[in-house]
Amino acid sequence: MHSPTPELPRAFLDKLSLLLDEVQLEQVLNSFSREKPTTFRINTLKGSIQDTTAELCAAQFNLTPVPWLPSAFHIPPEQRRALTETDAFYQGRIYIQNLSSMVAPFLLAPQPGETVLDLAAAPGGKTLQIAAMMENQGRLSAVEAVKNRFFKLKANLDQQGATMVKTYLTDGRSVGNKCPEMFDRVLLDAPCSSEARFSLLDPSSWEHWSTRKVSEVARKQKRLLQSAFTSLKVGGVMIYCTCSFSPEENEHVVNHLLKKYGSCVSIESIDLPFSNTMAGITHWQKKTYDDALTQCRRILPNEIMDGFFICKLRKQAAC
Ligand SMILES: C[S@@+](CC[C@H](N)C(=O)[O-])C[C@H]1O[C@@H](n2cnc3c(N)ncnc32)[C@H](O)[C@@H]1O
Repeated sequence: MHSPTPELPRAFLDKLSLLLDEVQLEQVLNSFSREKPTTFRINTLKGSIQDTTAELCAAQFNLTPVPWLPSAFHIPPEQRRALTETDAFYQGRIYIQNLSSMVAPFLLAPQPGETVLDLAAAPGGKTLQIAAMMENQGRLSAVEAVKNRFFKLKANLDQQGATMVKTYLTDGRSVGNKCPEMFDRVLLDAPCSSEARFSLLDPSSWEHWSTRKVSEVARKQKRLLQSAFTSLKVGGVMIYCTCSFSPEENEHVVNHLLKKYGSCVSIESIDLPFSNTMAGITHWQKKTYDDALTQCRRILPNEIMDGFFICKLRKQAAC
């Protein structure tokens, strides 16, 4: 039996218990009340991994490396505050970011010299990771529609030395038609209900949630995904991800794209280097989705990672 969580909306808990088995449900509900270690990435645009880890170890931080991402580390939660007071933090040589957020750029695998789009970019954690992977070489466009978030994005890019990034304050839904088949790789880290970030320590994280909000944001996600797909070159790769558990924001959105573009789009299999995952579903509340949706993955939150949904798509032909 999982521990009672009466504060969370009943409709949310009901949906979650339809989606997950007992063990997974307990794990997810526990994650909402747990303080996680702080994960961060060393910004290789501003310093080497070796130098920055040596500096942090000398300052008595207990760094644990992330085996599948050489630039990522975590420290115990009680050291978080001290980390935000280091020179490395002020000088933009590290970036604090949940480990699940680092998975999307890792799977997108951008290369130096390519043309890449981040369609919903602020505050820029994933844009920065992509710029570092591209070694500031090539073209990286970052789009954000909300003004104050756009300026936060720009400030983060400046501070972290991501000089290659061109920023655009505009609605991502219009980008596909303005820039058709322009990008080798596209990331859509879509605006979502943020269910996987609920924290019982912070009621504001869930107090605006409703099934109506989920439906509203799902409509926007469909249009953003379509725009992202239109902007992708033939043969190009795209990552769609959210920090929501809801199938309405995940499988349903991707299924809509598959139905619209048929054989022009395919879902690629994903090899994740950790086991707290679950395959995408093909049935949800009287709806049936394409079998290919089983290639998507949910990252189930655990003692270190937040929850996430992730899908890798390829444009197979012009359409
Ligand atoms: C999940 S957050 C992105 C987080 C970011 N990728 C990161 O790693 O730091 C989604 C972002 O999409 C923005 N957004 C919402 N509607 C949008 C739209 N129509 N076009 C572009 N961005 C939008 C939100 O303001 C928000 O900053």
